[in-house]
Amino acid sequence: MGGVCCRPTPVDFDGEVTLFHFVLLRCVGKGAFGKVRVVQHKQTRELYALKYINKAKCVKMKAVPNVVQERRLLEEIDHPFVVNLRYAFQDDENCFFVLDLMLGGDLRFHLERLGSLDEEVVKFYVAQLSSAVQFLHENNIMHRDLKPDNILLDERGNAHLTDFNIGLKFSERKLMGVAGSMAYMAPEILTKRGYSYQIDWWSLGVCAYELIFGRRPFRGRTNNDLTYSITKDPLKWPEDAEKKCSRPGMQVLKGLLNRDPAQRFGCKPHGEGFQELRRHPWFQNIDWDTLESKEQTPPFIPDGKKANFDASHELEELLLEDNPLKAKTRKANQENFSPEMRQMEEQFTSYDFKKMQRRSYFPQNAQLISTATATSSGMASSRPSTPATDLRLENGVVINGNSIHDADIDMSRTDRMMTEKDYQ
Ligand SMILES: Nc1ncnc2c1ncn2[C@@H]1O[C@H](COP(=O)(O)OP(=O)(O)OP(=O)(O)O)[C@@H](O)[C@H]1O
Repeated sequence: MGGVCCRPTPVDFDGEVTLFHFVLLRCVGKGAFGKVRVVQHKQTRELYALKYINKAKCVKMKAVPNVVQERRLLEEIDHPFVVNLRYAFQDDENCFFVLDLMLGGDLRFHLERLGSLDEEVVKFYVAQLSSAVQFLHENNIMHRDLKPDNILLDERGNAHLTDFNIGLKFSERKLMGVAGSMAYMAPEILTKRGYSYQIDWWSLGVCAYELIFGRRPFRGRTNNDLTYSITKDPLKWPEDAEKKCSRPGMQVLKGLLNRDPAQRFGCKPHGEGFQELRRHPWFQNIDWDTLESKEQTPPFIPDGKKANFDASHELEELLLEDNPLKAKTRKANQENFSPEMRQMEEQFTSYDFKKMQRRSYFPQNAQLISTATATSSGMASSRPSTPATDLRLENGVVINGNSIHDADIDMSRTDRMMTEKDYQ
């Protein structure tokens, strides 16, 4: 009798993906709404990163549209230098993103430990990340939050862009909403004259400068000081700059940190900017043809024996978490849902990369975007029957069949990203 309660719940791998499909392993990170931990798929034995977001907290912080937007954007993306989505699902408490696992830690972690990184290492990351940024822009996706915290290394040392929480589909029309982490924001965001995809190239320039020199190019003690510095201060080099960076390297940094988006490196339309960047003498020793297939040996290999993340997350989970993550069968009674909870329920749809083709939720590229791992038979029932379902944003804008390109998200929530650290 007593044995019945201990019998493991049988797992239906043919059904929709749930937390029961995974073995929960160690905690590796903490985000604004939830945690990140290593998981293993019980059937394939593959390891992944599970990012889970508490739904109640998300509703309280008015972040439902961002989470839905991130889920939708991630389905469109599949690139060697992006932390790609593999599965998505929800239970009564959490929304789950199952992502490529990056065991090498984030670049903020390494920067804090090393003080600065070797120019050759940074060049390698800039090459990989430019390829990711170019891919996103070709697909009309702006990241808007490129910073060392959002660049993760795999165990071999390849750089990957993550966190599409404030990512956005863009069109010809310029955006006005102030979003991102202030220290990495392009001047055109702060001057509120309207901006577009070029802002990601600026942020890449700030990251590269910070990684090479161990300090940011523009600084200020207050928001106003930082805004002034980003929009007006001439670009200065540290006194020992020549010891840390070659002349071609400085040319690329200067090119990325050009205040004029039209002149900025990487920004010429139709991929011309990216081609120009690839041809720059700084990248002479980068073999662009084999870069994306990850055939090259990265110049910095993270220490595989040590944890490349803050181990306090794990301790916190063990000692302080009063509601540890556990797979539970759903019993949601949708009648009592608030509109936000219902929105999350309906729009954070399941995704399984083994069974489904990636496709766009956004009208201008609603066609299937990748057939790499898909089998046509496995479409899950939770997938909406039309490519774009309405997504109501905080500012009341409804993203539907026509308006996504023109919509900007009210980023009032994103001041959480402008932490003290960002002003220094
Ligand atoms: N795919 C991954 N593989 C390994 N570790 C990861 C992965 N994704 C995130 N992490 C770790 O977990 C930490 C928190 O990630 P998460 O994306 O939740 O935080 P965040 O940047 O605050 O996100 P958000 O802004 O969405 O709250 C990261 O700093 C990183 O160290």
